[in-house]
Amino acid sequence: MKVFAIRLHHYREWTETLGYDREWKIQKTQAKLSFFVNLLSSRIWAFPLVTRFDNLIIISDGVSNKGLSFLFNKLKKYSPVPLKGCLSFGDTLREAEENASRCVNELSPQEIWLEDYPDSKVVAVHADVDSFTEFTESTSIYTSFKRSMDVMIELQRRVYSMGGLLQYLGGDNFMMFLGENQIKNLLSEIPEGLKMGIGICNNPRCAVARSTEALTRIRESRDSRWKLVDV
Ligand SMILES: Nc1nc2c(ncn2[C@@H]2O[C@H](COP(=O)(O)OP(=O)(O)OP(=O)(O)O)[C@@H](O)[C@H]2O)c(=O)[nH]1
Repeated sequence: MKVFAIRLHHYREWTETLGYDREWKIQKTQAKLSFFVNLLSSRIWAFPLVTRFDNLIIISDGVSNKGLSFLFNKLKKYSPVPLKGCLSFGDTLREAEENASRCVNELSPQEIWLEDYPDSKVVAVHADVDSFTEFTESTSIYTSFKRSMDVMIELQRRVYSMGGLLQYLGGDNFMMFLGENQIKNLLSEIPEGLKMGIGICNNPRCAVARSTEALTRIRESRDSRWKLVDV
């Protein structure tokens, strides 16, 4: 499985050049970078995990090296600091991102490292909390946000132990990526009040779209806590 890691070089040093009245500038910069990494990833059929904003993970199975090079070179224009980028491989996405992170540590600013690796099928799991709108209206905005963070911690713990990766999507939505051999394990213990749409495809954007389609099918029938779409 393939992951392209992008490091914003000396990001902390850049933040410190902004003075104390800087947090709003940092948040604005991170939102802009998140906008462009999502737009550019969609163009090459990849999917980004913005993680901590100063280091990005691009799910890259089924994505061409030409496409990753395009994304990296375009993204440079929107970063306040030089970038470093490395594509690596692993038996799990967690192993692939650990390898890509070690690789990017060794690169010079603006350097990109790409190699030819075999592609695996992409498995995306769109998890969503039941009746979150009702919960929000009967409690409060922040109480519902705290609930989504509690759910994220539980899902993160489980999918990480299976070698998978998770991104919070906003609202009560979470996207997980993991190996096909872990689907049964994940479904064996779906936390109460959650549903999971699973999408399988040959690239990340397609797999995510199918996972959202599967989630919609659950809402339409309400006859199961999970559904899978792979065509
Ligand atoms: N990122 C993302 N956010 C979504 C999506 N659909 C809904 N949301 C957000 O999630 C919040 C809750 O939406 P839903 O999950 O559809 O509402 P719900 O009340 O939980 O309804 P059910 O899930 O059908 O039980 C919305 O206010 C949006 O902020 C999606 O596909 N992706």
